[in-house]
Amino acid sequence: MASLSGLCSSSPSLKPKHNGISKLTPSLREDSLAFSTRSNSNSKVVATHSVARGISADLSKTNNVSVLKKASQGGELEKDPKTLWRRYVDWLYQHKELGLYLDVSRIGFSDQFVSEMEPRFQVAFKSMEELEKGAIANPDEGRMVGHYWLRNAKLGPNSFLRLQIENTLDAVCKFADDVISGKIKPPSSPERRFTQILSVGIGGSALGPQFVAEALAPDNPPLKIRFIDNTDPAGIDHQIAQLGSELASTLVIVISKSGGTPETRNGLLEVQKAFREAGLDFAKQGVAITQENSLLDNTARIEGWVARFPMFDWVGGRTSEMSAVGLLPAALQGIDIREMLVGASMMDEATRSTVLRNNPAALLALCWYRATDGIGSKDMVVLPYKDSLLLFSRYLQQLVMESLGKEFDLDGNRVNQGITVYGNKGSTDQHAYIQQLREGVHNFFVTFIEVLRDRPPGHDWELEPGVTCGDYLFGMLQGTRSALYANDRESITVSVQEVTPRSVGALIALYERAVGIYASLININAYHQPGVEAGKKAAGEVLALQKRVLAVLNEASCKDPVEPLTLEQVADRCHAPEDIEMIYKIIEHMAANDRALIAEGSCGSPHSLKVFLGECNLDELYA
Ligand SMILES: O=P(O)(O)OC[C@H]1O[C@](O)(CO)[C@@H](O)[C@@H]1O
Repeated sequence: MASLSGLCSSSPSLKPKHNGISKLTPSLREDSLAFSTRSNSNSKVVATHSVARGISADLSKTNNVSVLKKASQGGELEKDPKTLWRRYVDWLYQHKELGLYLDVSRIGFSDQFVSEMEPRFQVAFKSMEELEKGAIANPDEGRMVGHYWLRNAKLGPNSFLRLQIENTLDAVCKFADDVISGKIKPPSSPERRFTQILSVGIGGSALGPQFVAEALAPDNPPLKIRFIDNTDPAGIDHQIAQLGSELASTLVIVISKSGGTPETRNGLLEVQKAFREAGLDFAKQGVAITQENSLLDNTARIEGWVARFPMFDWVGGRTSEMSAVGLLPAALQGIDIREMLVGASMMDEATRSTVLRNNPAALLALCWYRATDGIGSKDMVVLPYKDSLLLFSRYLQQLVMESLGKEFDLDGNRVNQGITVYGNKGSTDQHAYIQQLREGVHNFFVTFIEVLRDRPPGHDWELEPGVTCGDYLFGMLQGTRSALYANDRESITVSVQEVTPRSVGALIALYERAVGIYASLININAYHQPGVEAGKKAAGEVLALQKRVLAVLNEASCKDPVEPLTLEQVADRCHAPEDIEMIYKIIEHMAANDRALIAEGSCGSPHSLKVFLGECNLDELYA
């Protein structure tokens, strides 16, 4: 296990030495013919599908889709091995220092398509540059978008922000050092040091830490991590039960940018109850990561929790892995967080290139646009061939879908944009759904994530002559890529040497920038999530209705004799006859949890139901 002083207190320069981009000469002239069918179709789309900023967005989506459907039927993809090899070499992107490759040769764009897209990319590069300089890149919420500053504080738009970033990083490192060394310890654990982390948070306040823990935590980390990322009581009970007596040596990190997300609040209340029942003082083991002065921040301050770390207004949840949100849990697990930052910073440098073919994030955005017709017509299947990268697809799912899945573009046109992301890992998924990918509905493109090193040096062995276990994994990836392409299924391959803090940091930064560039290509705000509010509001309304149902049932249950009510009676007395279905669902849920009793009938036949409460609550009745 690496000591944290080696991980955190060293301060390697965050500035990459050079971006190490390979110099490849474009030479697709002869090949462009082979792709001309699709290219011509796409040029129509580029002409009519005017979503780039400054061009009026007259999105006749259905027409575009049907044009493109025609274009994608039939075997237009290049199949000649020699031409394909030339295309592979011509378009291969390599970041030498990071040891990262990007192969876009199995996406069927042509030179013509690239030229047609070039002006839009220049607009995208400009808007990314402005974003990095501190422009209000999230106009709806009037916020700057600064996750790129987190890995190179010098880029921050003012000295106050720069200092905030540096101080937070130092505070994270020092706190992690002190916890691991036992300087900060739990008050009543026989172990005299923290052994476990219980992270409470959801969405962007969970997915990054989960992905990084799975990818990078050593086999025996200084602190093991568990997550509560839902308001499922059974799931919460399970996590707490698994901790058992180690609850006394558990550091509870509550993460919420807003500090008011209900699921996270519920997780906190449940954990605090478990602490009370175990006779433990929660405040002595609680840490908050949240915006200054949020509800969570104020609670933690008033109750005197062990520590509080800031989440900045200008960092969105889904891009917060390199803030205290991701860095604190990672450092506590002994992961070299400065190396993660170096990897991200090097990738940021590379993805600032305004030369499309030298910019891996732009190449990804180009492929996404090409593969999905710029309207999300195909899904992105993410397949890392490495167990430790299992959660990358889940992490990307939020990053891509919450960023790109938008109803309106920046000019207020209804566009219903997005790209669906799913996937687990190879070769496991080969035995689950690759059958459909190869032969079934053609509604996706694949991103393979290849890790070149199979095992740490010195551990490999041949399980049959000349062949290792890792060779099988390699063969499965290559075989699937070829078999899919042979059936006109396109793919991208991202290759890294190893899964290290540096390569993971680089992967995160690569996709963050690709999302930013793609959002600019389709002229949407990638940094807000207005759609999530509708579900949250509706959930609030359900809970408000439940309170009315309870009051009505309580009144009837306090009568002597008790008056069991039909659904219609409950709905009438709630003055909500139009909500009868929801009232039925509320009663069904309460009955399943012994909070309402069924006097007659059953939930299977709603009209027969008569319900009452087991106990009459007089206080509530006269409240
Ligand atoms: O960090 P918070 O404020 O608790 O929010 C958690 C998640 O909820 C969302 O706001 C919406 O679901 C996500 O964008 C965010 O990552």
